[in-house]
Amino acid sequence: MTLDPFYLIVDSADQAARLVPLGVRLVQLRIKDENEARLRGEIRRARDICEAHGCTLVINDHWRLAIEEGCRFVHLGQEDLASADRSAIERAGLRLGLSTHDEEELETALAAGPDYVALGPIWPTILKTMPWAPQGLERIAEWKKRIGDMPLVAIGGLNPARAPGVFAHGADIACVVTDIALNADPQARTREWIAVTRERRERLARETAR
Ligand SMILES: Cc1ncc(COP(=O)(O)OP(=O)(O)O)c(N)n1
Ligand SMILES: Cc1nc(C(=O)O)sc1CCOP(=O)(O)O
Ligand SMILES: [Mg+2]
Repeated sequence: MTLDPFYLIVDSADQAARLVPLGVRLVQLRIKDENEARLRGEIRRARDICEAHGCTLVINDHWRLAIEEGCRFVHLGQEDLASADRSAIERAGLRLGLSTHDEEELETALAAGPDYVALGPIWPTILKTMPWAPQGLERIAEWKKRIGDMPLVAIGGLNPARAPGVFAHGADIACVVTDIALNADPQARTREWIAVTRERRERLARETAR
């Protein structure tokens, strides 16, 4: 499975419904603090939207619901990973993305055999408070050397102007939340992201076709 260079995080199926049809090919549903029934409903709807538009859906945190609802990809942080039933995830054939913020977390992540590794925050982020200082671009190059061919996701404070820099330093995928979620026109901004990642998308498609 080739993962798109533009990775959008949304906090609702409604937001997925507005943005995925624009041409988003990789989206994460990240919902915090919701009861199980509503979460399940959101996951089902996001799954159906993504299936209809050829978009890979990644469920953040809620791996049990992801399995129950027939989703194929989850993203877990280090604490999520520590408390997850890894064999249940493997039995279900779920693909796995993992967060990393320092060397020790990278070791833990690589030992789990993920489908991608995320590094963040590259720049300061306003989405949530984190104990890590911004990693900076050089850290991306360091991570890429360590993980080789495995896709590397850069996250934290990204915007279209910063995307070329993260790719130039070795990231395969640029992941974004607030630059789109808080934009006055999220649809126009999503189109900008698709445009700024087009060249990489087209190159990947050519390589896959070979
Ligand atoms: C692509 C990507 N990278 C990192 C995260 C953060 O995951 P985590 O550390 O578990 O924090 P929460 O997002 O669950 O608050 C992510 N979700 N996606
Ligand atoms: C959810 C999340 N995880 C991060 C990490 O470093 O693991 S940074 C982050 C927030 C990314 O949001 P924005 O694009 O708005 O900065
Ligand atoms: Mg998490």
